[in-house]
Amino acid sequence: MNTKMGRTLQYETLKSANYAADCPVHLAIGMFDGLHRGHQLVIESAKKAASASGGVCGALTFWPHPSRLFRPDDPARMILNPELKRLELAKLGLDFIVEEPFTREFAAIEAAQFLAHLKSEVPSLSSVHAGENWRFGKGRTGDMTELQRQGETTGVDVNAVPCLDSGSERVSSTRIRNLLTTGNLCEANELLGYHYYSIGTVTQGKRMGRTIDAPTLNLPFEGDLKPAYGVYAVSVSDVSLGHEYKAVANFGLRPTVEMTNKPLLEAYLLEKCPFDYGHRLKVVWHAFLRQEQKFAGVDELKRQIAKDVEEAKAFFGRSDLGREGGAS
Ligand SMILES: Cc1cc2nc3c(=O)[nH]c(=O)nc-3n(C[C@H](O)[C@H](O)[C@H](O)COP(=O)(O)O)c2cc1C
Ligand SMILES: Nc1ncnc2c1ncn2[C@@H]1O[C@H](COP(=O)(O)OP(=O)(O)O)[C@@H](O)[C@H]1O
Repeated sequence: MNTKMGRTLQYETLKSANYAADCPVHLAIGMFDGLHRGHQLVIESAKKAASASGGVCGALTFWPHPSRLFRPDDPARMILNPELKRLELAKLGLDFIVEEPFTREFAAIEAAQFLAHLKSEVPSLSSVHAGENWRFGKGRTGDMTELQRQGETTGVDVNAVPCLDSGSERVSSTRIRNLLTTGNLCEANELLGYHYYSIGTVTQGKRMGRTIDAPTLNLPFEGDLKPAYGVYAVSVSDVSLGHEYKAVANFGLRPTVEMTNKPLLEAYLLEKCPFDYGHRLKVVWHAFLRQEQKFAGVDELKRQIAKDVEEAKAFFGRSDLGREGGAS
């Protein structure tokens, strides 16, 4: 089965990527969690190869993350859930995306057989592209030097894309996860190459926000990796419409008024709010302002929220978003 996002086709398995038998296929391969600037270079490499040869380019990515299989008690938390990863991949102008199920069977493919396996699934495979440190095959024993050796015998061009560094450290999904969970949002955004964002549907809360002059759009958090609990300058838009509204949001468990077990993202718009319960919204996270706190009472919380609002306004005043008069 395949579906379409813009011009990008989506396949559930590599085998079902049914391009014409004689059409050269160029594949970027990886987990691509976060689709950060390093990942974007790998995708670029596949796109360039495709435009040079007249073939098609696709991304072969996997779900779930291998750690779900091998370390179920402590899996890596994903920056992008499958919905967001699909959205980000589709923006990169690929012809197709494959979200191959990462099963025990797939994990058991011997490293020495890896490229032959891909070629048997896609006979017109012309080139593969992955980061120079990418590892594959049973026990992750295969590396890019090994893949290049296999490329010589299978007639597939293998491109090891040099890892991207930032501040003398490699750009990686793990590094970005750590930055997000420690409140270093600006650096995370820099490494991602776009602003971290989340999507959620507005639900009803305790209807207390309006009584403390800060009505909020309550958005249960749908992500896997949880950024640091705290207050953020964000912008909010309808998922399918463009205009972004500047806002200040709290992400956390609301210890002052209740202690929820699931984190909530609550956004107070700094301008007139056109949204209501049931709206599906995109929230772009721009800056971390402070950690979430347990206040002695609602009055103290209310005073702090007023300061947060001022700080968010000051942030937007300094940022490009403020100068453009919008957040798009
Ligand atoms: C800018 C902002 C900052 C907030 N900071 C905190 C906080 O530090 N601690 C906390 O317990 N709740 C915090 N909250 C959440 C409030 O407790 C919550 O929005 C309020 O109780 C209204 O809840 P309701 O939407 O269920 O009516 C914050 C909310 C906003 C909008
Ligand atoms: N500036 C604003 N920012 C966010 N929501 C607003 C704003 N002005 C009005 N609203 C509306 O108020 C509602 C939230 O009010 P609130 O008292 O916090 O109730 P709840 O606890 O159900 O979220 C939002 O769903 C939204 O429709």
